Amino acid sequence: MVGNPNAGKSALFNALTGARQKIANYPGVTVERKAGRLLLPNGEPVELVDLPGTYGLEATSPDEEVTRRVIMGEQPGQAQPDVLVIVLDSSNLEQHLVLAQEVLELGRPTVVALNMIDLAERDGLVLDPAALSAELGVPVIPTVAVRRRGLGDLGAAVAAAREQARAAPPQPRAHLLLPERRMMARTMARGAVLSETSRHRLHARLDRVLLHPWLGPPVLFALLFIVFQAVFSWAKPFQDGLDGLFSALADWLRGEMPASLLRDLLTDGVIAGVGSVIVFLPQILVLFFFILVMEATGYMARAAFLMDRLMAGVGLSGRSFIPLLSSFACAVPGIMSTRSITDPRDRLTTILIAPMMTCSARLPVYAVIIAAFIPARQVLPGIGLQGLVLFLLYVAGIVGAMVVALVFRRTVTHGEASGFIMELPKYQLPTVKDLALGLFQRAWIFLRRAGTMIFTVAVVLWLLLNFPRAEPGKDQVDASIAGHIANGLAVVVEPIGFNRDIALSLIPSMAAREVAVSSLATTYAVGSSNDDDARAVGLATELKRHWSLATALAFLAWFVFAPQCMSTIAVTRRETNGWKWPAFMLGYLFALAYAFAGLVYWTAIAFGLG
Ligand SMILES: Nc1nc2c(ncn2[C@@H]2O[C@H](COP(=O)(O)OP(=O)(O)OP(=O)(O)O)[C@@H](O)[C@H]2O)c(=O)[nH]1
Ligand SMILES: [Mg+2]
Repeated sequence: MVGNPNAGKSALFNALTGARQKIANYPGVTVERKAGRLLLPNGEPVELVDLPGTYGLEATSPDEEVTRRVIMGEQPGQAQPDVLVIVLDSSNLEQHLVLAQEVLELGRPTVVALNMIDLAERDGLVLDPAALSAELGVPVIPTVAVRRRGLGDLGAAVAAAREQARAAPPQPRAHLLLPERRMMARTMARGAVLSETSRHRLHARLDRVLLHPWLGPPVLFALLFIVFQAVFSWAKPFQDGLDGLFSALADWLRGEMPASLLRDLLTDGVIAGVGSVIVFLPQILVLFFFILVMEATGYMARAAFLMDRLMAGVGLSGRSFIPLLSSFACAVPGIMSTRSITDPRDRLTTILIAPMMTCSARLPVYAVIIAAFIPARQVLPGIGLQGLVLFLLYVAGIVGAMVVALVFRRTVTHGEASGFIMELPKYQLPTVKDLALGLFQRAWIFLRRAGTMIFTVAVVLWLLLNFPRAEPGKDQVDASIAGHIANGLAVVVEPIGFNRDIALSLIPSMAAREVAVSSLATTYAVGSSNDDDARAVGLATELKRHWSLATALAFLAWFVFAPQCMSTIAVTRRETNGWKWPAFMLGYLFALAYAFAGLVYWTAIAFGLG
């Protein structure tokens, strides 16, 4: 499947193979090739390969290079494709036919999918696939990937193209220069239009506001602000429900099982640890609901356009915006999507600052501290203080990233901002099915992490916290192996206001940030089970009992920068081919985290918040 970015290749690939590749309404979503199985109508199984979108076969970025190599049969471990399926956006034919001609010049067996005809019709375009087919000299099949229309015909055309190629292999065609191809594309696109009525007006008017240099940014800002308010207010009842469920479960176990280490392991290790993270599922889902809606509607690409000027100010381009924006979900796909950035230094800078975007794993950490220490009151009608603090934490990450980018562009990744051209996708309403599927996938990723990594860490930590046993009347945590290690580390982090319990949580949360929450929950559960009425009082109460407000704020500040995520380090190593840059990333981010947490702590102390 080849085509321009955002033509609907992955949507078509998913519809044909039943795969669940990410699709979104902006260019540059797919950055790797992905294979799936398709059963042709004649019963023949074939391997279908989804490719990153490209503007031409002379690759300028790492993702386009993948596409070029696969098409040319130069990709190791991948035979040259028998049939190429060119995917065109019908509502954008003139643009997309430029690449189509270049691909057709190769003279490979080819079928064209005239995708998104529903959007063309919506905009008042009626197309003539037969005329286009005559012009291009290959079959043209109208499709609507998201409504599964035309799939059977496309499969049949692919089967036929294979048959035909066996009988008489097609020959390479005459090579045109880019300006000639552009002219041809215009002529062919005009020839394929049967009728056209202009119905773009509503969308044009929308863009006039959303892309306006003065109106656009406040709208974007307001939108993001609403998202963070919603993360707290919408999710609250569900979160309280889950919280109640886990404490009821722990209480029930305490009643049913005789006092034993196994019971403590289940209640203090597993339920307190894993449960303390799972309760944030509703918040994660609210956040992703907004992200998915912005991705599907086409607003995300507008946001990138708006941010281009700001990004240029720090030596980056709007191209870096989408990788950075994806990093709000998780830095791993964010860093992967930098493959669509052409300039290697641009790309490296973007990789280095991506971990500063507030990923969803930080949400549990922020939310637990905010819920415990920031009063749930309104600063202005409709504006809650908790949501405001959360918003400010996100802003701190963004500002930090911009400042760092500015510094790096003058030092380690020296260079100028490069130009940025991006096609703006059409506005679309998200389909309920795609939204539901997207949310389900996010929920599944989150719960799987809780069930595997967080579970394992919780159990290991519980063991390290319980052995060796303390003498009666002594603090179990202090006596334990984990306690000894933490007391050592505490010396280093005391200057920034961290206590032993925080030091203790920092080590396991190198695995992932949300582990900080489960570690604190387990530590306090183990610490409090010394009391005979071993009723857990809840993490929030324990935090308030052991931490000052200044410490809590410093802890929040730490997590704005701290690079505590193994997967991010691993993907940085892979994408930069070595340990140099991940090591650099770890070093500068820890230094920043330490400095910022210290700054916040001592400022808070100065204001009497100790
Ligand atoms: N209305 C309509 N929308 C479509 C159709 N096909 C794809 N889309 C939407 O178009 C957007 C882009 O689809 P993708 O499949 O991600 O596009 P792609 O070609 O894989 O893009 P890259 O991976 O960036 O190269 C998504 O929002 C899809 O839901 C279609 O036939 N009709
Ligand atoms: Mg794709």
